[in-house]
Order: sequence, then C-alpha cells, then structure tokens
Amino acid sequence: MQNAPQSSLIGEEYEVEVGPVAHGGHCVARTDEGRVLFVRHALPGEKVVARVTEGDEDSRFLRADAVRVLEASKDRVEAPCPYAGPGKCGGCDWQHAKPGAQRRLKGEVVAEQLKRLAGLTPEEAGWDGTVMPAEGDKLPPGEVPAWRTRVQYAVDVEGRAGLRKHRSHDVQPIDRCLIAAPGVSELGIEKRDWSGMASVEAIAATGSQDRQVILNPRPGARLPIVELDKPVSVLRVAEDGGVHRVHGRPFVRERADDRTYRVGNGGFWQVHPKAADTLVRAVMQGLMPRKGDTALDLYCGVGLFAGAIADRVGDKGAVLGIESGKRAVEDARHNLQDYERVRIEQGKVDQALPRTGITEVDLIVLDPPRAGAGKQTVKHLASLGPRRIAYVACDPAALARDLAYFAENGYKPRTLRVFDLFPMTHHVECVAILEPVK
Ligand SMILES: C[S@@+](CC[C@H](N)C(=O)[O-])C[C@H]1O[C@@H](n2cnc3c(N)ncnc32)[C@H](O)[C@@H]1O
Repeated sequence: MQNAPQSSLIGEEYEVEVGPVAHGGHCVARTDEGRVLFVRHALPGEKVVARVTEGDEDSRFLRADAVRVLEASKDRVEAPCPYAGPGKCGGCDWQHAKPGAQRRLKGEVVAEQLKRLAGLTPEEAGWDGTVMPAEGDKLPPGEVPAWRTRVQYAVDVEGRAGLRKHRSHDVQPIDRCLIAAPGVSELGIEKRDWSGMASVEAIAATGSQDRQVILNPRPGARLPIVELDKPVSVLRVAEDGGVHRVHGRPFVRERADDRTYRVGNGGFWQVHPKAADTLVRAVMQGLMPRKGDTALDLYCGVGLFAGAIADRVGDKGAVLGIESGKRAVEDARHNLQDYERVRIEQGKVDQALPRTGITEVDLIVLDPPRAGAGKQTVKHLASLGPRRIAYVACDPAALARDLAYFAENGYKPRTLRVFDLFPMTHHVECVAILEPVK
C-alpha cells in the first residue's frame, strides 16, 4: 500500500504565543490545533506570526521563522547584523537578544538537558545556574563580540563568499561577518571572486600573526591565485578530503596557557580567542593535579590540556593523550616534545584506550566531539578509578547523556561550569568535574 501524499505546510502562517527555549537556537510554540512549532528569531513570552519553513501534515513538529513580532520581549533588540533574520544567514541564532538574555537562554537549555537526559537539577550537577562569558570577555554595551577566529565561508555559483542559510545549502552572500575576529575580517575574503571554490576557510591565530586560508575547490576547478589584504599561508582540500600546503606554513601558531601550539592543516583549535585559556583554567581548577599524578587527555587535539597537566604533575607524573587525527597527533607530539613523560597515541578513544592496557589513572580530561563519549567509553573510564574527571562538552545533550552513564558507573558531578564561548549563536561550552560517589 502506498503512503497517502503528504501535504506540505511550508509557507503557512500561525499566530502563536512563544513558549520556552529549546536546544538548537529556537523556541517552542503551539498552534491552536496543538501542533508543535520550533520557532527561530523569536523569544520566550513573545507573540509572533510564525511562518513554517519545514514540515507537513504528518510531521511530529514543524520548523518556523518568526516573520512578524506582535508583542516583543523586553530582551529583544534590533539584530546588529543585516544578514541575521528569517531566510538569511544561518550562522547566528540570537542576534535579536540582549547579551545577558542570550546567556540566560543558554542556561535554560543546559538545565533542561540535564533534567531530561541525566535526571539532574542544577544543584545536583554542582552548578549555580549562571552562564559566564569567556574570561576577560567584557564588552562595552552595544558592541558586537568579534570572536570568530575561524570562519568557513561558503561560495555561491557566482564566486561570492557568504555563509549558509539555516538548514540549507543556499549561500547568503555577505560583505562582512560581524562576529568574525578582526584578524579574519582584515583579510577581505568577502571582496574577492572565489569562482570554482566550494568553500574558503579563513583562520586568524591568537597570539601570533599567523593567518591562513584553506581553499576547497569544486571538482576539476583550478586554484585561484590568492591575493588578500594581508599575507596568508594557503592550503587546499584535496578530492580525498586531505588538506595540503599550497604556499607558506602548513600550520598556524596559537598561544594558550603561556605555551605556543602548532595547529596544522586546519586541525581543531578553540574558535573564541579566549576559549582555550578559559577552559584550561576551568579544567585545572577542577582537577587540581598533584605532583606525581598520572593522567589521560582524551580527544586531545594538539595537546592543549595534556600540556597544562604535564606542567603540574612534574617529572614523576605522566600524561597520555589520545587523538584520532593523524596531523593533530603529529602536532601534539611536536608541541609537547619537551615533556619526557607525555605520550600521544593515535586512534579512536574506544579502540586506542583498551590497547594501552592501562588499568588505573589519577585524573582524566575528556573533550569529545559533539556526539559525546558514549556508554562503553564512559564505563571504561570509570573502571580506571580516577580521583577526578574533567568533562569538556560542546553539546549539553551529549554531556547529559554521558553524565547519566557516569552515574551508572559510580561517578557524579562535583561542579559544573557553563561558558558562553560562542556569543550570538546557540552554542555553549560546559566543564563538568566528576568524582566517585562516596
Ligand atoms: C573538541 S576537539 C578537542 C581538542 C582539544 N581538547 C582542544 O581543546 O584543542 C575533539 C578532538 O577529538 C578528535 N576526535 C574525534 N573523534 C575522536 C575519537 N573517536 N577518538 C579520538 N579522538 C577523536 C578530533 O579530531 C578533535 O581533535
């Protein structure tokens, strides 16, 4: 039997009262018939006209944009960026909210995920409910935080650089991204013709003058000669996904925790210029390493936390980092070559950790990608009996799921700190410190 034809509701408009914020940069509302809408560009408590952007009669929920605000929240401001708003750039979710309100919304999302997925109240998670800016990130009122030191520009068929629209491959051409760091804006990427490219990533390192552009050509396209307003090194993405040097250094030098880290081939580094220092401090304050401790830095990237721990555990301590990216492993080994008792293993944590044969460890820091660590890895980590675990999370849902697994394995959060390292977007960073249940 064939399915009945589904009737699209895209373009339908509903007048709704906007309910609470939900994970993903939108708020929840209900139509008069009880349909659930996830509404972007709205704020809790507002009355808006929501126009459906995704969904049909059979959908469990609809996605929508607030296209008219009938009753505005006191937290609403005029979006400073001309490309923010319904149907435009998908990069920022909360341009229309005051900075303090953005942080409150993020806090509500974290609290909701903890409750729903880990059964924890903020108090039980050791969290005072606040969302802190990155350390030292105080801006005069009205000033837009220009924090993105890495911007991935999409390129349209006419060769114009822009940013992708929300949940779309369409490109919103821009003449400037307001939240791009000055080191990125100064390159003038938006002024150039990028014909033949699918995307262009711009990187402005923190603490060095290194600037880099990574070209991602469409199949068969010739690479352009890159002439920008500032000198840059140039890399390219090959058809197999590998990243290769075209000219200049194949890496940038980033500074954090009074150390220089080489980050090659567009590998992972925190995007906000104050994020790496903020997170290192939060992790070290939580773990409190002692001389002689043994520690794991899992999903270690180029060795940010391994370096910080190595300094504190001294010559009698030892740190093992595990990272899946080949180039990141080479960089981590290079960055930490002065520490004899630091070792970096390449591999996926769930495979490489069992291979090490380690049965005991004093401290663990883990900073997994958005999917989190998962049940098996959490079980393995708990079995090593660490005194403390620092869990750095870029997705509160993954954190909450893993906290539930930790609880099953005898670990509970001692403290949780939440940082707004991605102003204007819905993203948020958490640092949970766990210890064994007594
Ligand atoms: C969020 S980043 C953290 C990096 C580092 N802690 C930092 O702050 O610079 C996550 C890292 O995990 C690596 N990764 C992703 N999946 C992995 C896995 N299954 N096992 C090991 N590393 C993984 C990525 O390559 C990336 O470098």
